[in-house]
Amino acid sequence: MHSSHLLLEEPIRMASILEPSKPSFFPAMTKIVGTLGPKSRSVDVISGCLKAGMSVARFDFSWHDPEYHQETLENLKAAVKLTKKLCAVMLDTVGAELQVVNKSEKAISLQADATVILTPDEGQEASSELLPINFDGLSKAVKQGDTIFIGQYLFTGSETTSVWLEVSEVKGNDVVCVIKNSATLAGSLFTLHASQIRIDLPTLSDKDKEVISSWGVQNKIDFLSLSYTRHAEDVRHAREFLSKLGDLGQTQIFAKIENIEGLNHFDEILQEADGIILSRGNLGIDLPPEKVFLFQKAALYKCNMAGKPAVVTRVVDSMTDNLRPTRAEATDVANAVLDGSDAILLGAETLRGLYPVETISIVGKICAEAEKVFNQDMYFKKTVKYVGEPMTHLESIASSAVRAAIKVKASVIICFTSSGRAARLIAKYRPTMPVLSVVIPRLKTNQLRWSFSGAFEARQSLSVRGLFPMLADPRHPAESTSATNESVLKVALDHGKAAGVIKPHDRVVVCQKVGDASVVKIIELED
Ligand SMILES: Nc1ncnc2c1ncn2[C@@H]1O[C@H](COP(=O)(O)OP(=O)(O)O)[C@@H](O)[C@H]1O
Ligand SMILES: C=C(OP(=O)(O)O)C(=O)O
Ligand SMILES: [K+]
Ligand SMILES: [Mg+2]
Repeated sequence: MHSSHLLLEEPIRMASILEPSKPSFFPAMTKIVGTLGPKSRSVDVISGCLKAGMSVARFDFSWHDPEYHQETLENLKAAVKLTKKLCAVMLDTVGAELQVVNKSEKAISLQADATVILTPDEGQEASSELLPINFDGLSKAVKQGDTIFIGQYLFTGSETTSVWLEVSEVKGNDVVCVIKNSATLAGSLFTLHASQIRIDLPTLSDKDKEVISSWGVQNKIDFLSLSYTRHAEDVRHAREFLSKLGDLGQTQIFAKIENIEGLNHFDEILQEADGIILSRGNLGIDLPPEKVFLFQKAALYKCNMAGKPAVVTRVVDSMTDNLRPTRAEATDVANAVLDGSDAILLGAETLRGLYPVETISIVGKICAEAEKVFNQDMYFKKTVKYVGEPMTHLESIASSAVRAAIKVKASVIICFTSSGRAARLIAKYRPTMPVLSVVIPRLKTNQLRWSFSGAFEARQSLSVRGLFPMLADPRHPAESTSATNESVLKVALDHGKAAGVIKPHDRVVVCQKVGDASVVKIIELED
């Protein structure tokens, strides 16, 4: 990964582009979040996804019931055991999502230039003339000329399975629309996006709360993907809700920025959230096309400087039915990495696509290539400048560890951590080599029972670019005596060697506490 570094800012020997990449243990430093569904829920396919590099599994509760998702999750657990690859669990909420209900599941054919009525009467049958929706406030929110998109996987501009409507008239609670493109809507449920319109629905719906308190608690979800986050208050509210649900006090909240309202409150949302999902599916149609890249670059910069993971969605739509991405898609994935994203989120591609495993594999390969030309030096300087002086001790330790690792061409950085904070800070400086975060469990109590911390912290690092967790044995107490430090370090080195990331004579940078002092040390391995 870190060998053969090219710089795009300098002339590249053209023939070097064709040189095949050396195989490496980790498919990429950039993480892949896969949405699991109909085409990706058997132990077999999930195992394939894990081996191809998926490290976070997303369960989208807009679709299917908790029992269905539980079955998938049980298969994920079996696949994790089988492949020995860790995977975090992300629960994706429904939130303020407008939905069209198609009870009969008969395909609905819509013709360009014809009209169709959106009605809040959910008892009605969906047809080419009438589409029942789950929200009675739409007629008050929109006006003539507004744009609405409906589909299972919102409008890409080149498909015939989602439709673009223009509001022609509001009649009582109904909204009459002109159809702009011919399309066939197939399935039992479609989402509806009214461009640049405020939808007066709560960000955490009652159904979401019910699912989080049952399915979420039962499965100790690592991440809550908070759909349609529009204000910092949405995140605070979700945090307060989680804090009352036992273990879920440790669940990280990833705010999904899906519309202009979220974009306008981006800075305050970033302060409250643990991570950000750039939900380009919705946002990509809420924004004028020529502005999408600008949002992406600005948002990723802010996330990077805040040291919070950023996830980019909707990269290879066409791979839902094809084995190869389009040229534009392939380039887009690489650019997301160069722009600084931590992870790529796959939606329809893994959920209902024909090639979930191949998609993950190709996206991982593109990410790995882009990482090789990521200008770490420039990024490092930018980050140090942004942080300013005086730095906190830990920030200074973390940045020094990365600097040292690059200078001595270390093969990995090993970071001891309990809360995960130190490892995240190292990752913030985007080292060119993987960071093994050795999570040391801590004994903790909630007044009812004693338990070990660490599992959440380890799995949560699976969303951060460059971080690869290892949970230490709870018999290694968190109190750092030099004897335990040494024995855990030996375990970590053995783990790295067995995995093939560390080889004889490699240099390794270690970040740990010795007594009261945080230290960065460089060790040179024997054989
Ligand atoms: N159990 C441990 N043993 C040795 N060093 C540790 C341990 N936990 C954290 N460190 C080191 O302590 C410093 C603070 O790290 P941080 O992740 O903030 O710790 P904490 O988990 O206590 O919040 C870092 O240098 C980190 O490598
Ligand atoms: C990922 C997105 O949303 P959803 O949860 O609807 O797939 C998106 O809008 O990009
Ligand atoms: K959703
Ligand atoms: Mg969305």
